[in-house]
Amino acid sequence: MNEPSSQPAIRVEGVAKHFGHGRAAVRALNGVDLTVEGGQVVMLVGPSGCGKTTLVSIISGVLNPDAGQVEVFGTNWNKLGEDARTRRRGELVGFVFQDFNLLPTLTAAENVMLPLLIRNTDRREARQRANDMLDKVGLGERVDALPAELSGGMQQRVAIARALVARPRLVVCDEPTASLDAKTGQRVLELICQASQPDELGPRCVLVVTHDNRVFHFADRIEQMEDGQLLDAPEADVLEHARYYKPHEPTPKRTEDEDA
Ligand SMILES: Nc1ncnc2c1ncn2[C@@H]1O[C@H](COP(=O)(O)OP(=O)(O)OP(=O)(O)O)[C@@H](O)[C@H]1O
Repeated sequence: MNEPSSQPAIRVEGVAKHFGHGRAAVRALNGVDLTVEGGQVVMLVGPSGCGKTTLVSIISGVLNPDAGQVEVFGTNWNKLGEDARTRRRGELVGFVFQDFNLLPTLTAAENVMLPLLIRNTDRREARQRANDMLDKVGLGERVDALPAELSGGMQQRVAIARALVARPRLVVCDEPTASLDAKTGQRVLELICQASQPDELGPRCVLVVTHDNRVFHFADRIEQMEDGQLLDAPEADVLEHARYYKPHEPTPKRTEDEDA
């Protein structure tokens, strides 16, 4: 029997997904296998439309695959009904969506408080933790602003604060630096990566979809997608960026040396 600590953070087996019907059908994922251990920051890279968002949405339990299995810290989304799945997703996963998904009538702090309130955290404590997290992403002065009063980059940071505040086991970020300048992007990625460190409740991990090669050096591992499938190993230009920015550590798990 598996010890809880030996359980992978993410296990994806044979996942396939298509959208649409007939001649308009698009095959977004075509048999994806992926195992991620706790404690890792994994970056998912690849050209636009190759299936990255679809894969992380399925891993997060937001979207159902047509075929295959997904487990996150031992939870198999397929085996849960809709209510149980929503509840479990709230406990396990913090998600930063590409379009931020902030509630427009709530302030920055109120948006960030939501995952805590869902977990029945006392309102005053939730407010304090939301303010602290907004401070960490550089928005300590804007806690009472509505999303419409914030720039795109600020809204993105609110979304990141909301994903991190309840210390979920799995943090999934879809293009978290897309609206940020280089310096803020680095700062925010540092914060996101801290979410891969284990805490008193056990291991955690981080999955980041990105086109931004300036942040590849934060990855413990890089997975490259093409046409709905993961490549056996990232291509040289991807590894070059990872190595350039983090020369002292062998960032990718699979190098030619290891394969030899
Ligand atoms: N809801 C949907 N309805 C129809 N087609 C979709 C839907 N979602 C994704 N697709 C299609 O599935 C394929 C994979 O899309 P996906 O968004 O996963 O790619 P991606 O790699 O994340 O792209 P990007 O980097 O541009 O976000 C694309 O051809 C896309 O047009």
